[in-house]
Amino acid sequence: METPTMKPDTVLILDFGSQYTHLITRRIRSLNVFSLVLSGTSSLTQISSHNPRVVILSGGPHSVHAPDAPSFPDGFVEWAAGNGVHVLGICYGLQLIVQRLGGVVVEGESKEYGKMEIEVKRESEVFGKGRVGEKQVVWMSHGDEAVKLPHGFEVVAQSAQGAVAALENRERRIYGLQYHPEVTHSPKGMETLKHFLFDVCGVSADWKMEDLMEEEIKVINKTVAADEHVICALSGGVDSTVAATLVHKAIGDRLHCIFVDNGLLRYKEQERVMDTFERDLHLPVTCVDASEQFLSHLKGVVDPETKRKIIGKEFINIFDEFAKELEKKHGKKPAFLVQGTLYPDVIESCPPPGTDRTHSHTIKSHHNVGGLPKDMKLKLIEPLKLLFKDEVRELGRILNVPVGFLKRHPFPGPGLAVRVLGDVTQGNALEVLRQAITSQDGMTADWFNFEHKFLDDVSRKICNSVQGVNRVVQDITSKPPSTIEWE
Ligand SMILES: Nc1ncnc2c1ncn2[C@@H]1O[C@H](COP(=O)(O)OP(=O)(O)OP(=O)(O)O)[C@@H](O)[C@H]1O
Repeated sequence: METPTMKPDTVLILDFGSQYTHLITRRIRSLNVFSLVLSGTSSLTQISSHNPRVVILSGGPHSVHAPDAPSFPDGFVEWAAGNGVHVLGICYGLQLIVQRLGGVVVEGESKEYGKMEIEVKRESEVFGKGRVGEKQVVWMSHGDEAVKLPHGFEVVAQSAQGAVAALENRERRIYGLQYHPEVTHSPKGMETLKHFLFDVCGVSADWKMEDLMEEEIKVINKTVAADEHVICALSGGVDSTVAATLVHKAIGDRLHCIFVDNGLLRYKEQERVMDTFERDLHLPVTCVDASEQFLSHLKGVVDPETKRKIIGKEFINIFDEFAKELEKKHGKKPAFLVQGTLYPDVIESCPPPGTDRTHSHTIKSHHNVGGLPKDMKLKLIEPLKLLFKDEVRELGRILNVPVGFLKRHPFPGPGLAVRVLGDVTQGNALEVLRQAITSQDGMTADWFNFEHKFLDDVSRKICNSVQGVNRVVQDITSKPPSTIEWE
């Protein structure tokens, strides 16, 4: 008999555009509590559909007085009260609560920005018993300030400048912090968040990766009918590998993976990843050696963007061919495509109100190298779309993906093509590069950790042992693509 899965307690974050919103989510998940981000202007139906125990209203760059200031929907406070949901406003979230419930927020005389000292002024739920008089340093970042609280609310902490730093209305289960408890510059912030979630709201720390995995497997089994087939393009990277392993656990060999050797892979890459796919993970993988095809199209091409486009197009041709072969073999077109979309991609596609990015409501398609042809009409399976990268690694560990593999450094699709300046087919550039950059763990990316002695040794070793290399350069730019590609 199937055991019913209990939904974990959910903490919903309504995002009003703070740069720290995702940090709150991650901090809460690190306490084994499931947490999700929704746009701050989501409808009440969207909010209530998640059945949250707690709703946190995030900070944001706006003033509540701005004409287009984003806010929670009408009826939200009544819905929360009627359903026993606790509400916590952080920074802008606190000001929204004050303004919407009949208090007064004004532009502060002096802005509070950076580290501030606050003092607990009375017995409160949000800080816990016996804390009156306690001082703590917190991180603030606001211009407006609450000067008159709505009926039934109390100031429970004040900043050194006398501004409201925390408030609550126990009866209505509504709380507010004018500072950011989620950042490390508020040293007692996590303690306050923990106390709030567990002691005040009674949330259970019952979110486990194993549960999420079982839940995903059920969803995949429900989505993919017993006679349907699924394809997945494996890059040898963490995301597609973990996604494929999970789908394989759900539907077995109705999953068909393809790994393309485009002639631009690292030293012994093909052997290494195929070994992991087949020997360790038992994934059904077709390895297509298309190196000649790719390299012939790249001959004479020097512009990196053109290289990327050519590579993307070739990938698509090969995936298309693979799907046709599968149709011939199984008498049915594959209906689904597995993609390793992660939560940051999902969030990025639905930016908060008031930012200069627009809502797209669609997830970025960069995960399938240039996008698959529209006429393939594949439906997407994105089993990692609620996870952050470190959580994907944890899921990978549970699925027995070798740890060394999970720690690999990202190596995007265009591969060595954008690590060789100019025409990649000239001379033996690819071979020289393969010999020169191979690193066993592929993890040594923190340039500032390298000591001069180490750099000196590496440079000597490469120049002395790899014929064709006469200069070793380290790029210290910390912004992609410099962190990972040369051009
Ligand atoms: N050599 C390859 N063979 C087959 N598919 C590939 C190959 N390289 C990339 N892909 C596909 O394109 C997707 C995007 O490639 P990219 O290198 O940007 O990966 P990513 O987003 O970092 O994810 P991953 O961790 O899976 O590599 C991969 O997830 C994979 O589905």
